[in-house]
Amino acid sequence: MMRLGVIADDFTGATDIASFLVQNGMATVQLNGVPPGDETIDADAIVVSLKSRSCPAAQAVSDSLAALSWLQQQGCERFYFKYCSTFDSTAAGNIGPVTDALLEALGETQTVISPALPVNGRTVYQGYLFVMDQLLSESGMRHHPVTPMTDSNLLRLMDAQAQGKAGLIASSVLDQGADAVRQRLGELKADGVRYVVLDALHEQHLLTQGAAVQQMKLVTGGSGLAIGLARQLASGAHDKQQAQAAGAPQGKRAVVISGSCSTMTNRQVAIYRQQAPAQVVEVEACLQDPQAYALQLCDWVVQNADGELAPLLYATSDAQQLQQIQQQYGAARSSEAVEQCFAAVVRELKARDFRRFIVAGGETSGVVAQTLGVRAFYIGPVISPGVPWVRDTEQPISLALKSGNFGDENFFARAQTEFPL
Ligand SMILES: Nc1ncnc2c1ncn2[C@@H]1O[C@H](COP(=O)(O)OP(=O)(O)OP(=O)(O)O)[C@@H](O)[C@H]1O
Ligand SMILES: O=C(O)[C@@H](O)C(=O)CO
Repeated sequence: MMRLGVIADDFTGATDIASFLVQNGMATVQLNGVPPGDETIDADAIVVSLKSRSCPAAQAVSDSLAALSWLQQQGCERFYFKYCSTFDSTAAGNIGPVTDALLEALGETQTVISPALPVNGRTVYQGYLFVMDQLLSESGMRHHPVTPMTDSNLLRLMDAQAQGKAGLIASSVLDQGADAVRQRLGELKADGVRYVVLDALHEQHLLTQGAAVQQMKLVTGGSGLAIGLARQLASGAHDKQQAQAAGAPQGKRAVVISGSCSTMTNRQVAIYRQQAPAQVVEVEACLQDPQAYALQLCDWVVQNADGELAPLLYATSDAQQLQQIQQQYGAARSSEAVEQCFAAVVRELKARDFRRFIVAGGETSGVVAQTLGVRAFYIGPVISPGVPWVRDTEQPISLALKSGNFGDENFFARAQTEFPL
């Protein structure tokens, strides 16, 4: 069986794809960054999560190449560059430069671009990316604090970020099945097309994509293509229930941390505030006396941790508030201050025996997992599509790491009530 190596550009994105791989029959282990040693991982798929979505492009490239080379040493022969289903990227990259570097390192001249995840409302039609019924550039993503997306055309986005030529395989070809897609890939390759954007309107298109690209050394996309690819690569020998059991949540004391400003997280926070104790995290206080403020927030969490639902700390703001904050303190400075505050808070909460962390936002999740010293985890049962519970392989810590736009409105409460101790 072909071993799959996944390089994910953020934390919740990595957990998202790992969850779909497990659900579709591949035993999967997720690692936080490239491990320093040469331990051998026993799994059908290995997902390495990086923090390479919004860092400078050169760093994203070198981190991704280091992950590739480590995955090759692990015996992986197929590779998947996982980015966001909303194609989150800065003006200078990083999806284009990383894709180019991986192609070159693998000696390949073509790959696919497939961010679609229809179960979560991300579809691609004629190369345009939609979030539910809106174009990406007209969705809440246009106000993202770090990677605002103001263009929805994936071919144009690749043209702007990458070195080579972009082309399209439209949904009408996907409707004809995997052979038709494979043939079109060949024609586009002959025309020198390096990045082939794949339309997908529903899950059958993802299954067709998986069948058409199973021989490609490198594919790129959101987690949707992983459904199709895992169905092709999975051995079938692996017990899905058993694999998920290893990641079932444990640990009594829980906290909810929300650093995402997405439209969905704003709604989830608004609902949860009515159900559980909630405390806003003020940017100004984070900047003024970070250590003292973090301790104050921890004390509040501890005082409110004995109810039915875990206390919530949130920096989540709507687009208007966020714009105001960013004008006042600077976008990078304010988001860094919030991340550092959450880091200090979870460090202290771990010392005070908190064992379950429910976190909203990819960057925020990366910071939390890093601070908790989580190096690898088992993928557990699914709370919402793309968001499983996961459990540290070494410490008794459980995490639910939610991508900004994922989950239903009642996600924070469901993550607890549907998985009681
Ligand atoms: N009130 C705020 N003011 C300024 N920055 C904030 C505020 N709240 C959150 N942030 C920052 O915004 C960023 C949000 O990114 P994060 O990746 O955590 O969420 P997201 O982008 O919605 O999630 P995902 O990447 O999974 O889609 C973080 O760097 C966070 O620190
Ligand atoms: O693909 C997605 O939407 C998510 O897995 C993600 O990457 C958000 O950070």
